[in-house]
Amino acid sequence: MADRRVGVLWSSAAFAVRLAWRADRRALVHVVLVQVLLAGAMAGGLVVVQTVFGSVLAHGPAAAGRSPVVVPAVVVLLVAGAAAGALRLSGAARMAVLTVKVDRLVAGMVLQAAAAAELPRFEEPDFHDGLQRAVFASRRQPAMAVVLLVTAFQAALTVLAVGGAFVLMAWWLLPLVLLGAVPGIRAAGKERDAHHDLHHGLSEGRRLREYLEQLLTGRQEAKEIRALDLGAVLTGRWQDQYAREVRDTEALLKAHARRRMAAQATGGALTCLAVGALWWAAARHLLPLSVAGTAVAGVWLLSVRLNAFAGMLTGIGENLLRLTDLWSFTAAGPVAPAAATAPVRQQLPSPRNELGPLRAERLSFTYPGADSPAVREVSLAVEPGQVVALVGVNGSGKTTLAHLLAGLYPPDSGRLLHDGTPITDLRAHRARTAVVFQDFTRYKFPALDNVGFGRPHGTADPLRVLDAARRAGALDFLQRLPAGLDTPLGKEFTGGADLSGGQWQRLALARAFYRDAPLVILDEPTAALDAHAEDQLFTSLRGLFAGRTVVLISHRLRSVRHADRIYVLRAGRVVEEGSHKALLRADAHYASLFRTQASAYHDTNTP
Ligand SMILES: Nc1ncnc2c1ncn2[C@@H]1O[C@H](COP(=O)(O)OP(=O)(O)OP(=O)(O)O)[C@@H](O)[C@H]1O
Repeated sequence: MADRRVGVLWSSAAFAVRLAWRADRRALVHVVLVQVLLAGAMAGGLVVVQTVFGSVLAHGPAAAGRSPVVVPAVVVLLVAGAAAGALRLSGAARMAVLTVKVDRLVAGMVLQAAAAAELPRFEEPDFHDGLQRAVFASRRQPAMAVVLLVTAFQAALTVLAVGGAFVLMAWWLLPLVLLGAVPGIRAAGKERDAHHDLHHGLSEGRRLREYLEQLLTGRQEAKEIRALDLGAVLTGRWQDQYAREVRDTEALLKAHARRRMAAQATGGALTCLAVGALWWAAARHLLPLSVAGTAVAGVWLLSVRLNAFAGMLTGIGENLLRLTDLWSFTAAGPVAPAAATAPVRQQLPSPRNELGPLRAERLSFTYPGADSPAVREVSLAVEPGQVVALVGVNGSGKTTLAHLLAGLYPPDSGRLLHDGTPITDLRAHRARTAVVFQDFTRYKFPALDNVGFGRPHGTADPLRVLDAARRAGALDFLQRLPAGLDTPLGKEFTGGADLSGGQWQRLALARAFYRDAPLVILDEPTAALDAHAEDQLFTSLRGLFAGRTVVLISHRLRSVRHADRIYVLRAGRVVEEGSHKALLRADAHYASLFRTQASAYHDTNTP
């Protein structure tokens, strides 16, 4: 376990270096060079100090000025000190720039990976835990891992430099001083692992807390939370969740503070032992006084650095392990994730006659984590230009089937065929499909974007946007907006406006018209429309989507009666299919549903 962790740490360290390299290779080289030069200067400084010491002791303090080495050595030390100061400043400045660039790179990688993830992954709690941890890692200054690595590098160079100087003076000092750092390093390793385990254990709870924060601060949710007076209850849950996180963190920190203190005491005792040994050796003339004095300075320098390094180790380890979360989520490691997330830039096909027959053969699908399939062995066929309807009671599997037909989920078994050829590239299939979802998204961007997102890989064409809006019945209210198509559709933004539920739905329809795809899937596209608008849409559906294949889901059976073929679903299976008239004649499930609705409307004109 510990070995695996160490292996992971090394891979993460390599990942951190590659991130820094990708973010700004010149800055990275600059920072590393500065550290090497500073370490060299430190080693040189120790040797010069020892020479000065030796000379002063040889000539006596009063005659030190006449020594041939003292004055040049002091000048060298002063110049080197000034140069080191300048170097340190320039290194810090480049490091700051590098930090910002690494942070941006990492945040972008997480967003790209999230945007590229296929829909079924969003059904998995593990995916959300991974995403939460990756976002957490990207917000906690991932560049800190790079900063800390540079610090570690600096400490390693110091060890090398001072160690090299020790070899010239008293080699046995090096293992003694290094030994002094061991307890601190071990304690830091334990703390790092415990932090990481805690962080993983808290993932789901943190997601819950973030969800509560979103509920308590969202504009959309504000009205219902006030109407139900839910504020205090939700805030209470948030407090409880946060208290749990704080309690666990506090327990861990207390345990490790004790461990750290013990480690520091042991390390301090070993350093004292090293200094005592020097004293003893100098007193017995086993070591020249100049060497012993310089070695004390070296021991002090080295133990301060090593102690600081051990103190940072927890941070370094935590940061590196956080990078592992990031790495495993982006699954791209050091490789540019751009390729994985590159949009399907292929042109959307022109709708007319571009879609051959679409056939589903015994499609089955079970949601991840669900006990039973939402769609079971469904077969259907849609000819080009046809309107096909899916009907059934709540939970019968209509939306899931529509998602399978749209290529949003791969079926667990069965096949989807286009023009007789099995569809294997779901992204390409999605490119020829327009879907209006039951719970479509209300983008808080200008209306131009809300419609233009139908074809996102290009600049939205205002004339075509207006045409799509006209066909969706959205033109009037869009033109009345304060800044027309450029009005942000969110009151949170300056000059923003909001729309009614029905107006938003028309905008979602306009987006589908603008997409101009040969396969159109409409899942309850009129749920928010008034009865008149709904009737108008269904009556003109064929004309509006002329030349396109339409799959329509609606609970209002009056609206689907003109469909070429109606599939009736029950518990994920197709239990009936046929035209409206044929299904009424069959006098089974569909006829019963239809009669129930018709009697509610007292519509005596219904066939
Ligand atoms: N994301 C999901 N994860 C697990 N089960 C799901 C998920 N979405 C839907 N289901 C389940 O799959 C079944 C079919 O749901 P689906 O949304 O396809 O039905 P529907 O016919 O469209 O319902 P409605 O008419 O209410 O929109 C239901 O039992 C539902 O509980």
